[in-house]
Amino acid sequence: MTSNIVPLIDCSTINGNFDEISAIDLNAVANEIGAAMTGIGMCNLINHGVDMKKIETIYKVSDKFFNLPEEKKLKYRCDVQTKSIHGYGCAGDQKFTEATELKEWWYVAGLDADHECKYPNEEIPEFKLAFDDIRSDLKNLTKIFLRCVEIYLKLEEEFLISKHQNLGLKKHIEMRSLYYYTIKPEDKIPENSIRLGEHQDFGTVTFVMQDLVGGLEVKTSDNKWIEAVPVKDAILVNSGLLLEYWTGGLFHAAPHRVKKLPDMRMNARPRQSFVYFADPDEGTHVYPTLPVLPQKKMEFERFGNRVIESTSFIQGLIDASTIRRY
Ligand SMILES: O=C(O)CCC(=O)C(=O)O
Ligand SMILES: [Fe+2]
Repeated sequence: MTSNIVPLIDCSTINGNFDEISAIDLNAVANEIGAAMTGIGMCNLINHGVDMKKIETIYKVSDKFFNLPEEKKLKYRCDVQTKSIHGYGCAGDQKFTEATELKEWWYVAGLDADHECKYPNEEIPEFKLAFDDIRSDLKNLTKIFLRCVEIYLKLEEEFLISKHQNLGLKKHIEMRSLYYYTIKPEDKIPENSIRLGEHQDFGTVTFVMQDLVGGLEVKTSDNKWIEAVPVKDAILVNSGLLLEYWTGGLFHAAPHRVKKLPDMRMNARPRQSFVYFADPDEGTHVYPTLPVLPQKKMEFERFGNRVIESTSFIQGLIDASTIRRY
């Protein structure tokens, strides 16, 4: 078995309803989470309380969607020009680097009134429900995680949680289902292509659920790419750039990517992942609440060491990775 560089953290003592978890149990896990996130910048949570059968259902409905004929999928293509990224995206719609990204996805973003019409209800009646069903589990885990960050960094209780009251109720992304489709040996794929280009996540925290196919890699502080080996039923946690800035650089936003698997036979089955993004409420002002780490000072200069408004910051990063096709 390949060893996994991403620390594994057992959450069985803290996996219930957030309001009923004991402070002692939270303290113990907060130390483990803090150590992992201030180190490599990722951890794998197991026994986290999120119902993985619901994730299986998301994979199933997604698989049905991504196997629809192209013209059907294109009916739901996201319309970046209206600043809503909700819906279907195909290869070329998003680029984090110069390489073409061989992936498709469905973003759930900006929960607003006209959303009902933006799901493939006609083709897959159970599609929207599958995403709606997972929301409360992931919101509960978000609160647990944020509380652990508050404890680890000795921040005032609710400092972060109070700024995440409206998870998902905003213009930007809430979650996405990714589909890394089959590549056959005879398929002509651009020389300069990857599954998902190197990037850091944008907001507070990301939860990644991946199937067992593999390919996700994390960049270490000495610029080496190491595989984040899939762990059955685990949730991989990533700090976003906002959390990194908020914590003076302590919670490291680890660069990551999904590579093409080295052997073509390994690309003969699709890879699926499901990602949940927790971001601050619109209008949240983010600034370093702890002394900025010396090695982050230069990097943070791009923010001018000033207060950032969370939603416009995230929207800017979304635009930068998706706007190029227009
Ligand atoms: O597909 C994956 O495993 C990673 C996805 C990811 O990094 C993202 O959507 O931001
Ligand atoms: Fe990511």
